[in-house]
Amino acid sequence: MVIPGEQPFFAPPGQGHESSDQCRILVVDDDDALRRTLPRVLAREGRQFAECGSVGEAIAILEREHFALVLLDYRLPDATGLDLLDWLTHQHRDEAVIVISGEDAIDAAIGALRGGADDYVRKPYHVAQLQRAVDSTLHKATLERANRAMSQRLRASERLHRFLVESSPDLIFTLDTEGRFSYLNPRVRPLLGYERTALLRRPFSTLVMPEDIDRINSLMFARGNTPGESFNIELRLRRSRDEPTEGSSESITVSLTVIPMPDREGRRSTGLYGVARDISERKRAEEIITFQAYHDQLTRLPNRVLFKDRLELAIAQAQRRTGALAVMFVDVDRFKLVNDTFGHAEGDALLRGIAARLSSTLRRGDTLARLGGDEFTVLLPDINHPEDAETIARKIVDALTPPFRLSHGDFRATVSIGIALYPRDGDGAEDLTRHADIAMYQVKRSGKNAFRFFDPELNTHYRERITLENDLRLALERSEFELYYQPQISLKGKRVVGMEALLRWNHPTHGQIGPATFIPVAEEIGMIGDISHWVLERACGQLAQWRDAGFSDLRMSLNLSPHDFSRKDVVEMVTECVERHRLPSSQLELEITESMMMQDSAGVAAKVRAMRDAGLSVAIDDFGTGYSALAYLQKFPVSTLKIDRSFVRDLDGPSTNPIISAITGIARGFGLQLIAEGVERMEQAETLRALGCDIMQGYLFAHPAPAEQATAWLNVAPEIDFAAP
Ligand SMILES: Nc1nc2c(ncn2[C@@H]2O[C@H](COP(=O)(O)O[C@H]3[C@@H](O)[C@H](n4cnc5c(=O)[nH]c(N)nc54)O[C@@H]3COP(=O)(O)O)[C@@H](O)[C@H]2O)c(=O)[nH]1
Repeated sequence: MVIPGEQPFFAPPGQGHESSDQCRILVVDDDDALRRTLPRVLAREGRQFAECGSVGEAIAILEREHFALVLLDYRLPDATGLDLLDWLTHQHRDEAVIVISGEDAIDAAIGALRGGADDYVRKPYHVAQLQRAVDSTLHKATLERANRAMSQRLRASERLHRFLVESSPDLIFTLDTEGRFSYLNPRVRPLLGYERTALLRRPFSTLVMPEDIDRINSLMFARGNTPGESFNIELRLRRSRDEPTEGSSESITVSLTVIPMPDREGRRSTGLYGVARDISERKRAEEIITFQAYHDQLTRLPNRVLFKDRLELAIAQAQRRTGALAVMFVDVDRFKLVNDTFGHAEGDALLRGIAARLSSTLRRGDTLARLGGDEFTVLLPDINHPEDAETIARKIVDALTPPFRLSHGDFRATVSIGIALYPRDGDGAEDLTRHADIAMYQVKRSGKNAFRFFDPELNTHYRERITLENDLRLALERSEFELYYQPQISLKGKRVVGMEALLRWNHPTHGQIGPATFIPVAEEIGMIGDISHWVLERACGQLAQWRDAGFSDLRMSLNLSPHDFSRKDVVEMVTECVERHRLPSSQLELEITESMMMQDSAGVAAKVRAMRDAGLSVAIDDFGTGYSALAYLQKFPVSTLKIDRSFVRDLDGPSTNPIISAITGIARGFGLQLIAEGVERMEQAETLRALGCDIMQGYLFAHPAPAEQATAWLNVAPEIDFAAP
């Protein structure tokens, strides 16, 4: 590690000169004999000698090489030994110097020693005296060099440690035995916004958020002045409000390591050393991950896992205090239709809006969760009576009354709510949620947009429903579906002009099940597409057979579900089937309902237009039951209107005739074919005929029947019933 502007703390090997040079001696004397003699008398293992006879030569040698010792004659031909000493001083050289001189005057010795000589030996000298002086000077020089090197290393070490501490990304501090700051590194300024000097001698708790003070104090100062063990803790340090810092939050979370600083004997503590690492970012990331694991991304409500957790906790608490709680299962009505027709972005917006309204009806301690899709659950952890849950359920229903503003327009969302109570309806989280779900399902079955409490009886229905779903999933591959056909009869022509294909499910144990029972289930479980495809295929095949048998102008009507119209390829699906069976497209009639037209978001109008462009016939099944029927007729280029059964049923009443007259007029005005459905009695048929409706369908003529029976009607029209009108 190199501190900027510093030599390396640990010098690489070979850069120092002590070891190789410590025994090199330069003899500077103008006496040739002496220069030869001295190396011999002073020789020791490892010592090397160089020699020269003047100050100039000595400087030249010294500029090239380093020596441990210079034996320097005082008087030299070109200058005095003092001049060389001067030079050595100015060059900051560390060679030891022994001046050898024949000068008697004490001043010479003083001058030499002042000039930096390590020793002074006066000539004549005894050899042993010189040897001692050399040995001792070399020894002293070695010690001094070692000392210098040590000091240098200590200084470098201190600089290194200061650098490490002061430029550390962590906050480093020491506390005295009273817990007051005795040192802080400069990191405190950018991290927390405090000046170091302002904190010195202030207690550590100055920086700690109030919630964490007890925790840290008990750990830091539990053992008084006795050195304890080091410890690590996460805590929040408060930021100064006055100075800008690296972040804007009120506090940062740090991982703090505290190490006691013992005295020399290790008995008493002289204070604490602490390193605090800012882990706020990591904490935030962890919080986000935890939040995501326990919350629904779309609504940010608790998810299934967190709901279960809270419910289990609430059950345990209710058990302890012998209290009660309620679980609600809230399912958005017709949400799938919204999603399929308005698109997922609108569906998401609606769910967020519903979540917000549900939240607004609950108290702080209650939990609203989204289990997924359009399913929400509510935990009311502390209720006194079932009526409390009822009140909340009513508030939820009321809260949803104002329509939601979506980009396609306003939408009125409703929910079905099932309620289960602890301990009455179960004592476990799963049982309670399941029972609330069963109660919700019951609400769905009986008209939606309401709430009800779990009733053990419901369990049976629920099981039945699950069984129905499972059986329905297998019905196609087990060939349990069958098409029945109901004739559409022209009174004038006294013949069958069309057949409506009506689906039946021949259940292996329950017998025949009508479409009103299983079509909504098929829609809910996503099977309707496959079923409609099967119906289309079978009806086209049957029509082709009848055409081959000579009934070439017969029309086949079949029912499509709103879900079929959410398919992008619904038009292609139909035209492809018609073409494959070589049918004139006008002889296939697709029945749609007025409600499908009213929710035109999936582009039903465009699809109807495409069907009409492909030559297909399209009938409005329940014409007149919705609103703005006329307006829809401008937008939907249909070919046939079917007078709804409800008008035909009430035909005897005084107010119905004008409606049918109006419908008849509209059909005539728009050049549309008119069919009356649900004709059960002769009088109804007569009135309809009198009002201008010729084609009729209903039990008066024939109940829907299998293909074989329908074929018989084609050959011999159901005469008995329609002969009279
Ligand atoms: N998506 C699909 N829906 C289908 C399909 N097949 C039928 N359906 C729809 O299911 C509803 C109930 O149908 P169903 O039980 O078959 O009842 C039809 C007739 O049996 C019944 N009908 C006929 N004549 C009379 C009568 O004189 N009185 C009387 N009370 N009921 C009668 O009416 C039903 C036909 O209605 P409609 O379709 O409106 O002409 C029903 O909504 C069917 O549309 C299918 O394959 N796919």
